[in-house]
Amino acid sequence: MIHDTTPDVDLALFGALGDLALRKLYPALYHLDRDGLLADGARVLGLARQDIEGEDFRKRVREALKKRVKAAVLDSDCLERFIGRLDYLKLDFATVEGYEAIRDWREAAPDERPMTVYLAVPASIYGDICRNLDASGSLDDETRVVVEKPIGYDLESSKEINDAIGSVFPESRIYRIDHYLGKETVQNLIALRFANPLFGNQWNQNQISHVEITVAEQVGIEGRWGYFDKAGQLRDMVQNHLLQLLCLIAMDPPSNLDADAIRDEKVKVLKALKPFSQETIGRDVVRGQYIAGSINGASVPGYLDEEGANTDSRTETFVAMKTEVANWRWAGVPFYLRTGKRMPEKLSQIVIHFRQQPHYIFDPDQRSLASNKLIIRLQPEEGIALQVLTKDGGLDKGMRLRPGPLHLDFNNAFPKSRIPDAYERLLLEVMKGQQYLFVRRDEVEYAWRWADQLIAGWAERDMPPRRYPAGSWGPVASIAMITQDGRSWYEDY
Ligand SMILES: NC(=O)C1=CN([C@@H]2O[C@H](COP(=O)(O)OP(=O)(O)OC[C@H]3O[C@@H](n4cnc5c(N)ncnc54)[C@H](OP(=O)(O)O)[C@@H]3O)[C@@H](O)[C@H]2O)C=CC1
Ligand SMILES: O=C1O[C@H](COP(=O)(O)O)[C@@H](O)[C@H](O)[C@H]1O
Repeated sequence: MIHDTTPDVDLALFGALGDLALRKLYPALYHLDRDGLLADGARVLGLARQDIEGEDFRKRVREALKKRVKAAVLDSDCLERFIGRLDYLKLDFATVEGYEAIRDWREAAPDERPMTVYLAVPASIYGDICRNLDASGSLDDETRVVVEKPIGYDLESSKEINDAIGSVFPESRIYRIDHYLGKETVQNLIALRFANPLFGNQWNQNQISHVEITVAEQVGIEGRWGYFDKAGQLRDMVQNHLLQLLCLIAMDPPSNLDADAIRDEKVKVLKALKPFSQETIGRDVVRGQYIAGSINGASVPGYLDEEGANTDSRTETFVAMKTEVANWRWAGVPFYLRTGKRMPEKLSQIVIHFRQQPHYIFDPDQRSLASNKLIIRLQPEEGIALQVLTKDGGLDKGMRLRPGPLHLDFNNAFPKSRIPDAYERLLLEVMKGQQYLFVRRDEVEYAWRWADQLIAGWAERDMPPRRYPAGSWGPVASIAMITQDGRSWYEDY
């Protein structure tokens, strides 16, 4: 089926044998190819330092695809067509020798086409790669570069990395990935908020009492101790994914759908995030670290017993917090954020709690029920539910209220369309040259500024993280944190 095919484009993939490439990028490219969204002439050059031949490389990618792509959509003709697009170049990314082979690969294309460079490598070598590409004459005025998160470790290191990329590429050709922006429901947030007057007119502190954002992961460290222990959940998940979700909920309507119009509004939200004081850190923020426990009936080790662990580590694997966007739209509306590893299930959802009616006429015992909630579910299934109150059915119930969802489950509502993985959408947008799902430099830097002051506050307090058993919803203190405001984390759907 042919949709809106991209122009002939070449993709140079650095880190072509790494975890991200094998697990996410080839499957995403395969699906684009299968759906007719890769142009006939599109080519992919895999770059890595392993000394293997092109045929071995193609074999590795074929195996990865057989493992990762659902059998029902793994069509052998498509698979071989996709594999036929792949070439391999052994290269040490840190030195300029060998880069001219990229220029030669481009020159061997049957026609002139733009190149996208994807850096699926640690951010510490982004600068080297950009400079070497430039010095070897492999770039032109249309080349785009895609970079992965995390961009640095704090504001200062992110500036260094952004400066290094920016010394070669202008901002208009830099695509900073936050894969949460590629998720179907996240995009739907924009449609929901700005296409539906029903919500658009209610979206402020007069009508909304509070907002919850939960990103619970069932996985632990997945063999990434070296990276994760230096980062922690705040840098790994909050500074980027949760703040992006918060921005999409809190931003003012952009004047159009242009990348900069949207990103300007997100930046205003990041600037308006209230900084923490020592008092609010103690009261409104909970850091946790998992200890041994069980998930789905299977025992799992604690964080300090994970492979490669340093047993003194105080790195947090869980964070919950209450924050606020200090502006006219949101003044006084708490945003409760929570994310952690080794939680009972994989669950990402946003819950908008609307205020109660000013005058209440039903059973006083049911008063706490009497508000609407909008539940935006990102994972595992994607959908939107609006919880409304109706009369409980039956002759014997009198005027009893019953909360129930008006439910839009995307899999059921649109059964014929497969919900694409975030990386499919993001790769497609890069190839089309559209930046609105990518993060601009100032967004990254304002997010770091906010995260840095919280991390500095933690360091000053010098407190160990609170323990929580793997398979639980985090430290008990994270429940107490929201209960102190007379609220609770939303559990139903
Ligand atoms: N994996 C994931 O799920 C996610 C990853 N990311 C980001 O994506 C990027 C890639 O991550 P990931 O795939 O996990 O990392 P990996 O370490 O699995 O892959 C990186 C690849 O780059 C290669 N490489 C590193 N330095 C050089 C060099 N100087 N010359 C040649 N090759 C080099 C490595 O080669 P070798 O194997 O020989 O060392 C490896 O194959 C990182 O920035 C990460 O933060 C972001 C979100 C999720
Ligand atoms: O960026 C990251 O995201 C994953 C979670 O992504 P999801 O799409 O599965 O929700 C997280 O596990 C990882 O630590 C982090 O680096």
